[in-house]
Amino acid sequence: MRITTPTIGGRPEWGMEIGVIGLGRMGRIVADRLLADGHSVVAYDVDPETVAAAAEDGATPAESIPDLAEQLSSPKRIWLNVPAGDPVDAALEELEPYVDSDDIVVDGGNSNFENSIRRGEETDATYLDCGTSGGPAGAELGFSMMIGGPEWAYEELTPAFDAVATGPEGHDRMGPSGSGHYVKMIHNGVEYALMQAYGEGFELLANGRYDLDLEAVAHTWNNGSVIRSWLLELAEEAFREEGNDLGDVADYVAGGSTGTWTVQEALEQEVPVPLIYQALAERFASRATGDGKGRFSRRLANRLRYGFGRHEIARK
Ligand SMILES: NC(=O)C1=CN([C@@H]2O[C@H](COP(=O)(O)OP(=O)(O)OC[C@H]3O[C@@H](n4cnc5c(N)ncnc54)[C@H](O)[C@@H]3O)[C@@H](O)[C@H]2O)C=CC1
Ligand SMILES: O=C(CO)[C@H](O)[C@H](O)COP(=O)(O)O
Repeated sequence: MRITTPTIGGRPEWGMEIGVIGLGRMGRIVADRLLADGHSVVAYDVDPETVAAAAEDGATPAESIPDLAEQLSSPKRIWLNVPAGDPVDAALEELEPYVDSDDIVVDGGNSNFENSIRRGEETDATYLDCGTSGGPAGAELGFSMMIGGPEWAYEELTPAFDAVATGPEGHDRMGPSGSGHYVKMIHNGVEYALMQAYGEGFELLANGRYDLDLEAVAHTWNNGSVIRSWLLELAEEAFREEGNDLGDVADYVAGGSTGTWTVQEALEQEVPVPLIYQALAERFASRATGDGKGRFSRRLANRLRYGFGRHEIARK
């Protein structure tokens, strides 16, 4: 799909010019949805193939972060979609000579909220932490986005958030710096617990007294039941694609950082979160045993992470 933005002297006729750094599963969707809404995008990733692919679809390629910053006119608007942790600090360090407080940097990844507060204080740019939910399915539907940081910057970028989210209802400013990633961290804790609950129910059904078609159970539940949801639709898809016994999907659940931070925060705030903790503990236990046979609930969680995030499925 090539998107042609109407231009006046090389600049978009309307819309913003945004630098997108990190063009993986999430960043590519950010870039494509901005382009489709008439914004212009300067795109960079450490992997040149992803930059070439984004350029095919209408983005202006950059060879490095300094090159991206130099191609953007001021005030600059830059959206990071790199893995949480060191890559965010590395990108910010490279941007630092090119930004000041009129410029806005958005971190769309799953960063720890305390790191986001620190980064907001350290960078010369104005910083927005943007918790993003929806995964690769967001290419079609748009994302749900939870944003923290200065109000003026959130308002300034609202047209871009409208384009990348499901629409104006798909994003909101949660509060000051850090609050966007804080809300997304707890969203992920809830995600772990929901997967655990579905997993336990299907494990009991799989080992229970009737010989059930689990795809059919999930399908029936997804039609009007109290527990219908997107995760349950993904469970239905998992049984359809892997078989009712989940085939060779292993009892090994990867990931865990956002759930760990949720539990740490709950301990600090003295709020009991036994379901979220139990779901996290099940993940750790899956890695400790690692015999690949193990519990049905953990095998379903492994397969659901592929469904919502295209995270690699561990197989036996
Ligand atoms: N996959 C998912 O469903 C979701 C992911 N997230 C978060 O979004 C962020 C990005 O995730 P994905 O797109 O899934 O990861 P990904 O691994 O698919 O893409 C990351 C991209 O960043 C590039 N990259 C790494 N370091 C870089 C650097 N220093 N400069 C430029 N590019 C760099 C990589 O080459 C890669 O193309 C992560 O923080 C992730 O936790 C958030 C919500 C959902
Ligand atoms: O944020 C997400 C979904 O909302 C990502 O898919 C994240 O990777 C999920 O967390 P984990 O990797 O710990 O399962």
